[in-house]
Amino acid sequence: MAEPALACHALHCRAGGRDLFTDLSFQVHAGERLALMGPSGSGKTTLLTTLAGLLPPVGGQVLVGGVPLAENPGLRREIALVLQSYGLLTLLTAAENIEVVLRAAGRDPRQAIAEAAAALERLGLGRHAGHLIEELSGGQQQRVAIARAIALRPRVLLADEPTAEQDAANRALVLDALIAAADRGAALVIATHDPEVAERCDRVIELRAAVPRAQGSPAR
Ligand SMILES: Nc1ncnc2c1ncn2[C@@H]1O[C@H](COP(=O)(O)OP(=O)(O)OP(=O)(O)O)[C@@H](O)[C@H]1O
Repeated sequence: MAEPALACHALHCRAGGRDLFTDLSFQVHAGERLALMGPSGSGKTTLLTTLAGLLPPVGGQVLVGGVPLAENPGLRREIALVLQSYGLLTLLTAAENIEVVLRAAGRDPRQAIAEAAAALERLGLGRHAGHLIEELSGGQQQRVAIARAIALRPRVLLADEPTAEQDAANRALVLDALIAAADRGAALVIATHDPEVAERCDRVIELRAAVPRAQGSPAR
């Protein structure tokens, strides 16, 4: 069988001086959909950020296509991460936010414009393509960030609470778009509190509540 698109082995992550998990291992193959669940503070965002190579773990490793990410930072280009803070450029339009990352990823300008327009249309934002980010609602901004990640056609697609800001109709659009990306071959990992999202995934990993910090132990 082919190497998993994404894997972690014996991952140990700490935040705020506490161990969130000390020995976490799993694999996600191309086209697979994994939901990460667990109570608030159990470390879902920390895990996604670590899987994206943005936060070094205390121990263990993340592999992309069987290759360790820490030693091959160029592999980060194969991973798209949609955080709850979205990371959009507020003085650009919705379309421009997507076009600039597609250009940076090597698409030619006409292709970038066409793919950005198609991605926004798919997320119900066709009419808002020319609006500045600061003119959009929180839910619309979240969908721009999701459209941008999907348009990149990453090997690994990580999304943190992608339906949290959405009404029922847009929640369905977001989920359908993420699942379509997995159907095209992305390894999809979604952190969520939403049971409906988990139901549409192949597997669920449940993170437990973090172990409280021992009194007097130093914060990292
Ligand atoms: N930079 C940081 N400094 C200190 N503590 C942090 C930091 N980042 C995260 N934490 C702590 O780590 C724990 C895990 O946070 P994380 O955001 O990963 O949880 P989560 O499961 O995504 O939560 P939620 O469901 O509320 O988004 C929390 O207790 C949080 O306070």
